[in-house]
Amino acid sequence: MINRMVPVIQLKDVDLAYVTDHAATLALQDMNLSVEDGELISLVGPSGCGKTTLLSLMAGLISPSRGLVLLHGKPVTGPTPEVGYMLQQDYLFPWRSIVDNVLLGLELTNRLTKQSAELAEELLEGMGLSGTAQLYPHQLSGGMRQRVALARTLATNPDLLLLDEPFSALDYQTKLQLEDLVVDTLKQRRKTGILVTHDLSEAIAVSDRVIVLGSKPGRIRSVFEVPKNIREALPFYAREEPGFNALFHEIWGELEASERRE
Ligand SMILES: Nc1ncnc2c1ncn2[C@@H]1O[C@H](COP(=O)(O)OP(=O)(O)OP(=O)(O)O)[C@@H](O)[C@H]1O
Repeated sequence: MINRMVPVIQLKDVDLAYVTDHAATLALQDMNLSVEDGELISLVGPSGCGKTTLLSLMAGLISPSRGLVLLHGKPVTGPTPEVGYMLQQDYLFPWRSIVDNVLLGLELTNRLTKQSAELAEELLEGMGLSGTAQLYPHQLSGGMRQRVALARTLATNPDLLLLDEPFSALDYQTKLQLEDLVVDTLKQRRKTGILVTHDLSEAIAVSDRVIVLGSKPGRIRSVFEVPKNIREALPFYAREEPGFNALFHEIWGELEASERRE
């Protein structure tokens, strides 16, 4: 049973150093972050500031060198079905049908049941992909494949979705459509999401909060709350809301300052 009062994910005084035989890189220093149930936040910042490293910590793929990463108040000890990961590339298996790709996570965690195929059909329908279950990835467009990847991520019913630039390989129109779909789906299912993006307008349009990271070592520089009117609009319309441009320029200034100080 999820306690909705406890943050979904929390980082407390986290450092992360990558150590090899020849060198050590302090990728993150003194990270403190708390993300509440149902929140969608974006991480933005210069290349190398540790965005992907942060997601890897939350996914349990790496462990902090110092500090704690807590999922629902408990230390993350490794990958768990409670956390879903969606990447820039869809990584669909070309030899598996669309429905079998959607069911992959359930299969790998031994959770396939008689109802799973029905669940996959429902998810595909929700993604506007009715009738594609028996097709193969090469028969779908890039945007459709990314929707399948989202359905696959949701099939295991994670509480937290880590979204590492999932829209960046798409053409502009498809990207806007998919942003709307992802935000709508996450809000309706009351999922918590963390988006890494290089597109500041996307970050503002999609999120409740935008976290600006600085680099060398990676750390939080500032946190911007997105005003209610922008938050409540779907991303496509959020960009036309009053206050959007002013917030864009404010965060842009912060990003430029962060890059100048490198
Ligand atoms: N496996 C690794 N071994 C050693 N150093 C690493 C490793 N992965 C990342 N780093 C270093 O850690 C720092 C943070 O990298 P990370 O990929 O998390 O940044 P990022 O903000 O996601 O970058 P980008 O926006 O370019 O994707 C960088 O200095 C990078 O070179």
